[in-house]
Amino acid sequence: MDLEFNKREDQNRLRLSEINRLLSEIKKGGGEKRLQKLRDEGKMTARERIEYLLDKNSDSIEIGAFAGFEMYQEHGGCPSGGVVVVIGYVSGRQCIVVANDASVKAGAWFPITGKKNLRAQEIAMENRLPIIYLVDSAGVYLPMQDEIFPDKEHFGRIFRNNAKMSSMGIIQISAVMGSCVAGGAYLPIMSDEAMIVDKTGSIFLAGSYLVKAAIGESIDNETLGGATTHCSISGVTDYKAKDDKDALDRIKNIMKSIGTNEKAGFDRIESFPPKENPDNIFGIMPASRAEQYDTFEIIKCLVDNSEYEEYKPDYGKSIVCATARVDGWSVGIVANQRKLVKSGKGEMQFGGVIYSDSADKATRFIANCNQRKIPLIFLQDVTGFMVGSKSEHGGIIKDGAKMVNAVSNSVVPKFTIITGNSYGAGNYAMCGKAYDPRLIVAWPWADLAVMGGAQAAKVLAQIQESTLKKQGKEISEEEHNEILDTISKKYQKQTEATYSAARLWTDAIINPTDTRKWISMGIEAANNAPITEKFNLGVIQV
Ligand SMILES: CC(C)=CC(=O)SCCNC(=O)CCNC(=O)[C@H](O)C(C)(C)COP(=O)(O)OP(=O)(O)OC[C@H]1O[C@@H](n2cnc3c(N)ncnc32)[C@H](O)[C@@H]1OP(=O)(O)O
Repeated sequence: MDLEFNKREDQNRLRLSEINRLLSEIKKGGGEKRLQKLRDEGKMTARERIEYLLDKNSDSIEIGAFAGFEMYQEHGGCPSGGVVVVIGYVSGRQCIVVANDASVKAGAWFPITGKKNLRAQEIAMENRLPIIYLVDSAGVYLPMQDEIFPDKEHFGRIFRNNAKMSSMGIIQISAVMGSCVAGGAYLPIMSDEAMIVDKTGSIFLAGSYLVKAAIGESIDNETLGGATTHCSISGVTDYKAKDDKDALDRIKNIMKSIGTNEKAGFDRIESFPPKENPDNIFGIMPASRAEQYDTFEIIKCLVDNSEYEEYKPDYGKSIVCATARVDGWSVGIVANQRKLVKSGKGEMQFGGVIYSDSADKATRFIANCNQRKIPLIFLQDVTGFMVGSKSEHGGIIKDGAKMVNAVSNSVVPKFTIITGNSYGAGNYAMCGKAYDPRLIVAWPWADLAVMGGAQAAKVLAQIQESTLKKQGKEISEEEHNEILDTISKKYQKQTEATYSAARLWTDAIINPTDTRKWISMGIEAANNAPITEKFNLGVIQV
């Protein structure tokens, strides 16, 4: 390995260890004192519950660990959005687990908590995955009720989804393992089966204080809505569990008995590790997002035996299209080529930029994968579509539109890995969050924004200067530099992988060596949902 490789490796590993450091802080939830308070009450913490529930030594992937990162600071923060979501295996069955973290404001729902719960339900619906809710929540976070209560994508949508999922035949199991107040009371009870933990679990529309205030009745919370009340008097819950472990054991038993559904039928053969060591990704990826590298080197670290079949290798080279296998699954890869390439016409094309010929090729490849029922993997390292008169006159907009059309109308599952840049309309064409990837993850050094900070600063400075000129004012060099500096700094922060993950624009920031696991578990989940829609491109922009 050369000196440059080692330098890159050091820098990239540093980025990963910073992400891991942040993650270990995030996983402390509301802090050690609050976690201990839960244990003192005889409860397990959200993460302990999930660990106990999932099969030992089985794979799992966490969705939205960074949700809420550096948000709501004035409210004390909301680590992981106050809810832990994991895709894993219970009694050998793949499922998604949603556990409120009562160490964060008693599990109350911040706006990001709502978004994350909806994402978990979306994953369950798209993949027909059983969903398990471990409920311990104070309901809406009252100081922010206007941002979580009434809108279409707010709290109410959860119960609507509970009902829709039930009618779709998606298994929903709940355990009430703490407070379950007000609106939150419907979630477990709209599941197929609900158990409640004796003494620590409670469900009511209004707690004892509100009951006293509203109707003058004096009653304690346990008599009002504890386990005995709901298992013996109201019939709201189905089983009384003696403690958290007992409730989780019951869920394991339920999961043992469920039957299997019709599969989508994605092709899978024996899995082989890549011949190129995935650890090499750290030395291949440049430390700066502006530097070039050969995307094939990355693909070789991700696919079985490091083998792939390239589609149209001599055409539209700024996008690589190839079929390959990941953990035995047949996949179609659409990746931005990050090195300078020569087009068939002999012109040089920048790495990471989408040109008309590459958009055209990718569209056709995506259609082929749909035709053959092959899941699509997008490896995003894209700065955008080619700009300038030559490109515009060549019809880049219609070729880009064609690709967006194919991505949007794909009926095979799509998975997006942001390996480097994710800028502008390139994010859209390469299956950004708005294009329904079943899972979308970023490598630690990924950058995501409408454009780079330096470019945005220059554009905005020009706009401001021209406005001032119209008013007959001149802008000094000092003012000009100040504008550039302020905007660049703001963009730099907003571009970081943690910023997008905090807002759930991505599902996770992952160690690149876990990419194969994410893709494989993602396709296994997707295989539960037969493809019922026909692939139809509609009016295509020829
Ligand atoms: C969706 C619909 C239709 C309606 C709703 O959801 S309305 C929400 C109604 N919810 C409530 O009225 C619950 C209020 N909370 C409680 O009754 C209790 O907190 C509890 C029984 C859920 C848990 O009690 P516990 O002793 O375990 O915890 P606390 O010390 O009381 O709370 C810890 C921490 O969280 C803050 N907190 C609790 N609930 C909420 C909430 N709903 N909104 C905002 N903040 C909440 C509580 O103030 C405390 O904060 P600090 O640690 O900063 O003091």
